[in-house]
Amino acid sequence: MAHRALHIPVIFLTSTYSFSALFLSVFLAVAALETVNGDNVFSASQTATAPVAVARDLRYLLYDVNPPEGFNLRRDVYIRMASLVKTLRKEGHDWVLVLPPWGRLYHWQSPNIHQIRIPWGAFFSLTSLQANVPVIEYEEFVAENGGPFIDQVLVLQNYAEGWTDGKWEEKVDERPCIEKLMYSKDKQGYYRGWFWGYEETRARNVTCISAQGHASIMAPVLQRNITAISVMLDRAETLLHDHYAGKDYWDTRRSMVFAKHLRIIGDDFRAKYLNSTDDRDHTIYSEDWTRMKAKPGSAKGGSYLGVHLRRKDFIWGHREDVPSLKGAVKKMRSLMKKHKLDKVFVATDADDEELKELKRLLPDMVRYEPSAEDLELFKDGGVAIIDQWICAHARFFIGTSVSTFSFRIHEEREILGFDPKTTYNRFCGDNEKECEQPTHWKIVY
Ligand SMILES: C[C@@H]1O[C@H](OP(=O)(O)OP(=O)(O)OC[C@H]2O[C@@H](n3cnc4c(=O)[nH]c(N)nc43)[C@H](O)[C@@H]2O)[C@@H](O)[C@H](O)[C@@H]1O
Repeated sequence: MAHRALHIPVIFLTSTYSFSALFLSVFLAVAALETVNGDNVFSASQTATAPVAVARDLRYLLYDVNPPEGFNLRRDVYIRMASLVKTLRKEGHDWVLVLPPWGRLYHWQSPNIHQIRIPWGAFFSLTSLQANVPVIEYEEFVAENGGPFIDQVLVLQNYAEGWTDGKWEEKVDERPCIEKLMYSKDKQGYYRGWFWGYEETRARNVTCISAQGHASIMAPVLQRNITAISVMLDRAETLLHDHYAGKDYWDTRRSMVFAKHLRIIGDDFRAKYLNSTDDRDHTIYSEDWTRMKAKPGSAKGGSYLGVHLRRKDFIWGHREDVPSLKGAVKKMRSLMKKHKLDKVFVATDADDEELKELKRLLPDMVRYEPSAEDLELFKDGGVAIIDQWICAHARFFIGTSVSTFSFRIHEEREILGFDPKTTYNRFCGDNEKECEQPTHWKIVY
């Protein structure tokens, strides 16, 4: 599940390992171990079937995330993987990041729509992503690679023993798998697994790696210990950001431009129901993120309150800091009054029962409710983006504590040039004593 480590201050992640020590530990561990579930990583590239990369050949980094993790946490993991690929490329190696198709997400519960094997182009502008780091869709990888085979899967895990002596130390070692593997060997000796719903995909080898540290901790392992052409890091959320909210983080984040068809739907909705346009609200957007540098405070935003009200699993998962519906509506009303806003746009994952109650308490709220055709077309992920886009353009925004859905809205507003005071706000639990507000992360250009 999502862990707060995401937002651990960078200073906390100060590395205490040296690269030579890392190599030695990886080497010794690898030499000593015969993994329980897969071949030894060193031997992986030497099997008859696995092609061996020659120096400077193109290599592919694939990844996947723990199944229960949601859409916006996954967007965060993308930033970490992009950073790792940048590190590999800085060292002169031709790595390409393969975008893991979207699907089977726990929160995407709309019935009767096909929600697996969704390419990134359905949600994001690929040309924008590519202007940051070389990326390809999974199906392009299959075509380029000559088939649905991944040479090496590394299943990332923590260390069974936890932190030694209570001291944080960055390290990575090949270790026996702690949890039961989600891969099984078929008769031909290949590994089957989820692989984003591509049943024909196989892995040639699967190995567990204990990793504790930032994403680029994997660079030497990938570059020097493994010569396979395609390597997939499973449970990639185990790795932390190289430098949370630094320039590289923001470059990647800024490159995650929403797909144009979704932005258009959001813009049309703003114009039609919220009287909000970019010209009037000073939220001019440049398609080319490398040229987008709005002055902080320059965006005015539409004359409405934008709300992200996370419910469902958050109601019991965050009892302390998530308000009751009554409490949330009281806060919305007071914000509307304070900021002289006569409209409120609510993005929420509330279930039908809660929605009914919310409508009763706040009959004048505005929501984006897709038609069946639009839902089929945009999927739950596209609807989430449209909700986020509309919240991002509000004059004042309030979100939900520790929700990455709200965090991504904060970032979108930062990119658009809103005054941080109008962005970094969250609801407080009804009985929360110290209601700390979200941290302002300033863009580093
Ligand atoms: C408990 C944790 O919750 C974390 O959720 P959290 O950070 O809020 O945010 P997400 O990672 O986005 O996961 C929540 C998902 O719920 C849906 N959702 C939530 N709020 C809205 C909304 O206002 N509008 C629409 N259209 N959809 C919404 C959407 O599919 C979204 O991706 C997960 O990332 C973790 O993996 C874990 O499950």
